[in-house]
Amino acid sequence: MTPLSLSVEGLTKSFGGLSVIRDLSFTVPAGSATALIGPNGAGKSTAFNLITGVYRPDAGRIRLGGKDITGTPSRRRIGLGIARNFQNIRLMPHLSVLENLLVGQHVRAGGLIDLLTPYRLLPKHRWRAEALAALAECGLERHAAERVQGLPYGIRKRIDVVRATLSRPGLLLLDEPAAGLNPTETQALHRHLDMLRARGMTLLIVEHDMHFVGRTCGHVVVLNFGEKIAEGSLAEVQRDPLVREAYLGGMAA
Ligand SMILES: Nc1ncnc2c1ncn2[C@@H]1O[C@H](COP(=O)(O)OP(=O)(O)OP(=O)(O)O)[C@@H](O)[C@H]1O
Repeated sequence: MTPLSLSVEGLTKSFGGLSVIRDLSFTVPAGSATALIGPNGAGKSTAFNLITGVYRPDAGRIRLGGKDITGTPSRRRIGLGIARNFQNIRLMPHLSVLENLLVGQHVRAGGLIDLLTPYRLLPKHRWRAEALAALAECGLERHAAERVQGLPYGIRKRIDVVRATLSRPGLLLLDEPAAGLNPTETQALHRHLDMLRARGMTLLIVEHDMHFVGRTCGHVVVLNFGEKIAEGSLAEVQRDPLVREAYLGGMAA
């Protein structure tokens, strides 16, 4: 895996008359872990949806590893090296962990074409081996055959992260990965993300837990009402009067 940089320049998006992202510019250096934070409704999820191609911006450019991907369809961005998880876990509870990972690989491999291809011609054994290796890398292989619905929430969240990494992305977007985790599960997630960075992934993380952000992310971008109001280390942005005002003291250390 080669870590990919991301830069957004002058990104702007409105829904009807509502301006949600306004002239947003920031850079996520290759190999970094950068946090995108801000109060509820600041525009963080919309920024993720613009970066992943779910929405088209009204103005501005998005560059991945220096390549302009502003007009690239969402599906093709996965092939270029972007992957994401979602705020709400998107695993199928009645399937096993391994089956969930294999379903994700199926979808990436082409869906309909795959359904029409004789089963025996597909490199299923390779997908299975890759999925098991990805689980083993982060110490989750013992859960491979277990049904998702019986697993603790923290394990399910990390399996959702594993699912997102199977395409070997150079840039991984994580939406609130630590939400709902207990301290032990949070520690396990820290180690998991450290390992992903060591393997060559750039991380862009939306997260409300500032202890988590401080431990994981060297750089922080703060949004409020769709605009960037500060960026720097967590300590720097926590000292910023605009940030303190935006959070009404809620995140101040
Ligand atoms: N598809 C949409 N149509 C209309 N308005 C939208 C749409 N998506 C988001 N919004 C509005 O844009 C604003 C920003 O929403 P967004 O979900 O991006 O914020 P957020 O920072 O991710 O919030 P949270 O921390 O609560 O998840 C909100 O006012 C929201 O209601």
